[in-house]
Amino acid sequence: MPWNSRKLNDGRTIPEIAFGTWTLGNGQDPIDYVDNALDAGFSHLDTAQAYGNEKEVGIALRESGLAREDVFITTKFSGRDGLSIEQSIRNSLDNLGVKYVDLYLIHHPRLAQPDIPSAWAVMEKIQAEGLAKSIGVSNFEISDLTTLLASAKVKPAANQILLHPYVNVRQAPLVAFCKANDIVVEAYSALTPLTRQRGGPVDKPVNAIAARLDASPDQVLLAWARAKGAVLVTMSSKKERVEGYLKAGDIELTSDDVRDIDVAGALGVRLSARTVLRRVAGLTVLTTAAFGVCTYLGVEIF
Ligand SMILES: NC(=O)c1ccc[n+]([C@@H]2O[C@H](COP(=O)([O-])OP(=O)(O)OC[C@H]3O[C@@H](n4cnc5c(N)ncnc54)[C@H](O)[C@@H]3O)[C@@H](O)[C@H]2O)c1
Ligand SMILES: OCCc1c[nH]c2ccccc12
Repeated sequence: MPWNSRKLNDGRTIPEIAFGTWTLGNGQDPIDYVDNALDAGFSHLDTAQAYGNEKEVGIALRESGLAREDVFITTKFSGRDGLSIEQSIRNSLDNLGVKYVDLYLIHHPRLAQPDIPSAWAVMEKIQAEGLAKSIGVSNFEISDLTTLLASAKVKPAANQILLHPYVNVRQAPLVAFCKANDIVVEAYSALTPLTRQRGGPVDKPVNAIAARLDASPDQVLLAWARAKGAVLVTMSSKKERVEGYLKAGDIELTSDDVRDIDVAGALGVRLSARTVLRRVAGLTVLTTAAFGVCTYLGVEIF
């Protein structure tokens, strides 16, 4: 089963795998790696106002010789340079050298100013004007989506979120909420067990599945995120890896494979210092309250 397209709630389609362009300035020319990706067969590019590379993405697109309608382009409003959402999309279109983008996202809920309903109304106007064929959000939690949906005329077509085995437990309710509301989940950083969180419990099942399927660990992790119902946003500046990502569309995991990765992911959950502090503080408040109630009722604890 190769990578296909998924239906969006506005009737359009989105290719199931995107080539992302956020590189934290690793010194390589974005034109080169976007060229590589298009050459290898990617038909979906993901950029953002904040990535500062929309011009290069536009150049690579023109260099590829592909027709505009054959490449799905996503960019995002990242609240840069004091520009409004409307000014930002026009600026992004200029940078990219295109008349429309296929998907325009609000990069983060805190960028939805002055509030989510007002920012979303501007997104709806942008879609009505044809500047973006589809509109969506990124990094929105259930509470943000609930606020948005309460006044939206148009539902977000997609929510681009962090999704990998170590955040699966935390993100599962959000993924289920998106599914129930017909919002496509786009997963970014699905390869985290191979990059920022190497050497964790997920390695064991991923390596075993990779060996059994004659695949690479990155391909298994992409297949895992796909099994969760997500469209993938990944990247590499290495041509062989880019080609491997595209071949990962043929990998089919069994439900046992997915479960083994889920279980290992749950074991490797990392709690941030803030979460640990919050939990300790919560426990302290609870214990103090329990002691208070017992003292008030005259119940002896010890
Ligand atoms: N909306 C957002 O807030 C947001 C946040 C992060 C990323 N993104 C998007 O998602 C894209 C991809 O993000 P990412 O880079 O975190 O994704 P990713 O998890 O897919 O990681 C890609 C990296 O993994 C490396 N890799 C692949 N296979 C490997 C292997 N076998 N061993 C070691 N390393 C390997 C690649 O070289 C590449 O650098 C970004 O470019 C951007 O477009 C969006
Ligand atoms: O998308 C990658 C992460 C990122 C880079 N710049 C941003 C601005 C807002 C939200 C997320 C990001």
